[in-house]
Amino acid sequence: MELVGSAQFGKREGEREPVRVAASAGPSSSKLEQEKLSGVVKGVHRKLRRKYREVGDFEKIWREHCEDEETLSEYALAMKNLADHHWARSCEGEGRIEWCRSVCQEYFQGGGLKRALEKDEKSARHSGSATVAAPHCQQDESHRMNHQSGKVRLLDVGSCFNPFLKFDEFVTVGIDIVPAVESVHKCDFLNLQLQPPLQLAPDDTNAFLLQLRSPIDALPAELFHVVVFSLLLSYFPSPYQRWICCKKAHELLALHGLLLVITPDSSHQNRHALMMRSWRVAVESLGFKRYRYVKFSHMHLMAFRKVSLKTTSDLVSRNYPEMLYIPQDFNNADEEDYSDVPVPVRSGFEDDQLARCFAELPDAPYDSDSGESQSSSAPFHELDDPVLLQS
Ligand SMILES: C[S@@+](CC[C@H](N)C(=O)[O-])C[C@H]1O[C@@H](n2cnc3c(N)ncnc32)[C@H](O)[C@@H]1O
Repeated sequence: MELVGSAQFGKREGEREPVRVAASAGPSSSKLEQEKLSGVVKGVHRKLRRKYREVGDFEKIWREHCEDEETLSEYALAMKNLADHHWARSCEGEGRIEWCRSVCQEYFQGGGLKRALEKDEKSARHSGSATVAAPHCQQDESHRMNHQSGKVRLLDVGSCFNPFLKFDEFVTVGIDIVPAVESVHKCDFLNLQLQPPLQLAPDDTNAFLLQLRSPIDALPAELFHVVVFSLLLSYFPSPYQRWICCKKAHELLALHGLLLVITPDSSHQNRHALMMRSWRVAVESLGFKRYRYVKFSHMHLMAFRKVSLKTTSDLVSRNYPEMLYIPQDFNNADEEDYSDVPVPVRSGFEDDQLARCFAELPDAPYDSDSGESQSSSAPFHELDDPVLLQS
């Protein structure tokens, strides 16, 4: 697949002028610019969804999308401009990256992993389950993940402008179908091939990551401590594509690694709580357990721990992929404005699934491990929101 090459780093001959931010722009023209840029991004999402509704074949429309260099490079430039000139001033825009960082610090360096393993062990003893590793194995695992190299190996999928590169505690690999900066590797995560796990010492594994070059077509399984999907999953028009991504993340993570999922929501606090519960059930079915959940004013932020190496084999037949829905999947009108979206129409099967989630889960945003609502205790609160995430 031929993707945009130099186009993402500058304008090529015959190329459309990208939307730019005027350096001397005052507050109102800056707002206008921001709306224009977010319009470019939303327009791409809308076009994909419209095509998916019309054609139905997500593989075909994805292939065509990845060949549409002009649209892709315009999107990448718009995202980069938003990040460089607008989100830097917005707490929520920057806040999602800081949230990811703080969850990783707490988990890997602050004893979160150790506490989570102790809890797994306690609940396994309580339920008489034999699926959780023996206590001494878990402690070994916690020790191994905490101390093996000092650096956390992080894969940022749909990285665009590589926001994690600036943090020293990570060995960061940013991948994107259209990188907006040179440090991000070209890669279509949907078509990434999985190889057998590396059998290397931690330092050698880090060295392996640092020598990776574009394009990346394959990666060894169980390679990363963290996989980040920041504003990635809602890009895809089909729930099945979101499912493929979560399944790949599970394969790429080491046992007890973290999957961080951030997804936009322009509506108020609990409007899409049902949707988020549905996502939780779907992701957990792959062998994850939710670790943290926070709602910013315009996005949901979730951390899942990989708690088992294997996933069950008949997952697709149980309709879990469909549970990774977003409101726009059900809305034929010009969407992305979540606030006017009617409640999604669900099948009887989904109603059953969701009824079961309701029976199993508490009402408030909930942390699987602490058993507490996270909405008030988290260090992050509702903050300013970038235009991309607003209606
Ligand atoms: C809304 S942007 C999010 C950028 C960044 N993660 C952030 O939080 O600001 C979504 C990004 O996902 C990328 N993307 C979409 N599908 C992808 C795929 N299959 N593989 C890799 N990247 C993908 C897009 O090119 C785009 O840069």
